[in-house]
Amino acid sequence: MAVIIDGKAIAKRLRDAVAVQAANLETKGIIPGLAVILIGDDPASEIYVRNKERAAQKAGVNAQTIKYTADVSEVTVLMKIKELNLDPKIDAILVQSPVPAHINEELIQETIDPSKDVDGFHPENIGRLYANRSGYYPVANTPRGIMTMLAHEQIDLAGKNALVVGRSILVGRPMFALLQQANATVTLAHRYTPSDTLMHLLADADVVIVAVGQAGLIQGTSLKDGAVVIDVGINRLADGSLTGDVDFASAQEVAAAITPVPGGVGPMTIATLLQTTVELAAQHHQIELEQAWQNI
Ligand SMILES: Nc1nc(=O)c2c([nH]1)NC[C@@H]1CN(c3ccc(C(=O)N[C@@H](CCC(=O)O)C(=O)O)cc3)C=[N+]21
Ligand SMILES: [Mg+2]
Repeated sequence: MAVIIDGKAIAKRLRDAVAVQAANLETKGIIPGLAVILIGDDPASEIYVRNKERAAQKAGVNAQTIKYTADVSEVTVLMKIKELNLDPKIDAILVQSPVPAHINEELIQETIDPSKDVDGFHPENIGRLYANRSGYYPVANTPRGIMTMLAHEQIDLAGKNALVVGRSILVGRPMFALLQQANATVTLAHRYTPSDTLMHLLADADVVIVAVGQAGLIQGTSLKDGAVVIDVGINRLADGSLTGDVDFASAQEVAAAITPVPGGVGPMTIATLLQTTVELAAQHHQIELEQAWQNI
């Protein structure tokens, strides 16, 4: 039976470390500021914003949510972002994805100051990530949180076959970049990957990261014996409960380690968002975070 990776517990450790760093910054008169822009009423985004507000407050991060109805104009949102770019109290800006169809999400992402781009979606930051550039820049929080989880579980990636399923800007593509940086051999599968190809890739994958949004997509019988399975899916079932993209019961029989949904990747995303916010605040004030995130 697989080890269940306790994302909730690892996220708690990370949030405690964030609180220590935020308290350090506060002695220098700095309170990390996070602005979240939420447009419309996507249920997954609402869970995220609710959990984030609670976690930010506890960690000493000053979070504010700016809500717009789904019919808000693009220019209104762009003006708000430009205002936040200039606001010295704001270190981090996040625009919840998805945004309504009449709003150009690429333009939104490119309007956020790269030094306040807490999601790491600005092309400048994505370019740095893909080019393995040195120096500090923000990286998308879900894949970064997954790397923190894997490190906590002492899962060595060098030379391993890693399979990422789903190629979103939120998860799949930055995940690909981080895994190859950790010296895994990485394959990126997506909606055009034929199902028999996916089966072959799964049979050979030591680490599987699934971020598609389709309950039951991956069954235990498709996994390599002893695989590490990271489930990023958030699917709401008819009874209101949440489930991932992996059939947990059958996967647990085959995998060496697996993340649950809820209580796996989701809490890590939120803790990592706060981690990145504190890092951006330190950057803005030219402060080195000493021994920042050891022993998470
Ligand atoms: N710009 C942007 N950045 C994001 O990172 C982003 C986004 N937009 N849009 C929406 C998705 C979704 N997302 C979640 C993160 C954590 C939970 C989370 O806390 N999940 C709990 C659920 C707890 C519960 O409700 O039971 C868990 O998995 O345990 C959920 C959803 C971030 N996203
Ligand atoms: Mg996809």
